[in-house]
Amino acid sequence: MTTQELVSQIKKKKSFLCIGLDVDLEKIPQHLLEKEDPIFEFNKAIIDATNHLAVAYKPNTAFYEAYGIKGWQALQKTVDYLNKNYPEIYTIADAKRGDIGNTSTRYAKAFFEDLNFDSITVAPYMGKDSVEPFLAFSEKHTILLALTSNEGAFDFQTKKVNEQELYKTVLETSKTWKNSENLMYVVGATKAEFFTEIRKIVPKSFLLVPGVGAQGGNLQEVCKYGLNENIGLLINSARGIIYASAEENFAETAAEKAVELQQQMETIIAEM
Ligand SMILES: O=C(O)c1cc(=O)[nH]c(=O)n1[C@@H]1O[C@H](COP(=O)(O)O)[C@@H](O)[C@H]1O
Repeated sequence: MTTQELVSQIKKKKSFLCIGLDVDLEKIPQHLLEKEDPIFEFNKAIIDATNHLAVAYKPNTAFYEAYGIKGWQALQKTVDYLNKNYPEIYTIADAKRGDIGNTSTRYAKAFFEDLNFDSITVAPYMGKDSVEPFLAFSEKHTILLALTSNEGAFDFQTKKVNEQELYKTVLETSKTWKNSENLMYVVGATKAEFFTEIRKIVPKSFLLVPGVGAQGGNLQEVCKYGLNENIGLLINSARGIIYASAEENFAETAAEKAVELQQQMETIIAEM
């Protein structure tokens, strides 16, 4: 999907919500465990109930890999279901990959060609030749970890190397890579005070912002400093939406949580 198609969808739905599909069999409604593929049934119900409120879905692959072959099949079925039934929806494989070039090419093929995701999260630590194989795919986005939502972000990302914080070097250097127009960046919602600095370096890029909901990030704060003329933000919430209820009506309750965020987004867009 092109960036322009994503922007059009955001404007149409008045939403820049991304729902995290991080499925844990211990947290989903227990009646689903009787089904042949409980992970997929859970995702399908959440997607059917929330697709008009969200512009993107982000399964984190760890939650699927943890269940072996069945988990991987459920991931494939989920992305196929989205692509077939809701082709306007933007899909993100949260896989945090990145390796020597030769290996990154295989990761890129796995997620962009075989699974047919629109984008993948990638770690910048191994540098240019580990990221460019992902960038080589047109109409696909590579979402580079810039400043993550967790406490450990302060271990390396905010440390100065040659008098500049490492996350800033990641942003600046990545702009020089081939096909860098295919980049987006991860910035945690828990780091709202950093958005002004980040926007100075990447004013036009889309930022994937996890950490609203269960991790305590604040939507209004993030938007105050992070919005650009194309919105430029995808706000992700997983647990805060998908596990709002473990009762039979879990999908409706998830939709109620999604509406709360979407309505706040609609207000923010109207005030721009
Ligand atoms: O790349 C990510 O999406 C990500 C980056 C980051 O800095 N922090 C972060 O929480 N995430 C992911 O975003 C999701 C957050 O889920 P909730 O905290 O349940 O909303 C998880 O899948 C995390 O792995």
